[in-house]
Amino acid sequence: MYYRGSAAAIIVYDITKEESFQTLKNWVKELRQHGPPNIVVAIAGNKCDLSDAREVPEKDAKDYADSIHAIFVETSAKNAININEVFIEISKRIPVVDAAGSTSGKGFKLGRQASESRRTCC
Ligand SMILES: Nc1nc2c(ncn2[C@@H]2O[C@H](COP(=O)(O)OP(=O)(O)OP(=O)(O)O)[C@@H](O)[C@H]2O)c(=O)[nH]1
Repeated sequence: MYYRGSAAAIIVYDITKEESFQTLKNWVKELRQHGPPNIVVAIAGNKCDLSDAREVPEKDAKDYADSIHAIFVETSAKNAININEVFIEISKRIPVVDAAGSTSGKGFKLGRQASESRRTCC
């Protein structure tokens, strides 16, 4: 219920915990099976500030991300590394809304009401 209708999902694992990377793969399967068909998936390997305790090689994660056409980035929420970049990359892949305000014909334009003189204050 959390990702129904979502345009993008960021799945985060902990680079210092191999188990979290395996769990991430289950979330990818879940999204592919039950998520919106064109959902943009980003994989974030968090805690890159703790590279001394790394259990998941960056290349393995990058190769996996490439294999499922996902964005990949290593982040540190603690040190604010690559956090903005994830959102920027996602925004580049989400379809642009055209000048008419719609990508699928489902949009609508906001405008002034026909008669402002009807407004009353109480
Ligand atoms: N060093 C480091 N610690 C982090 C980073 N991000 C989160 N943490 C720490 O990791 C711990 C878990 O962070 P949470 O935000 O609770 O993440 P979570 O996924 O809910 O983790 P769990 O509660 O263990 O499931 C906290 O102690 C955070 O301070 C990071 O980028 N670097």
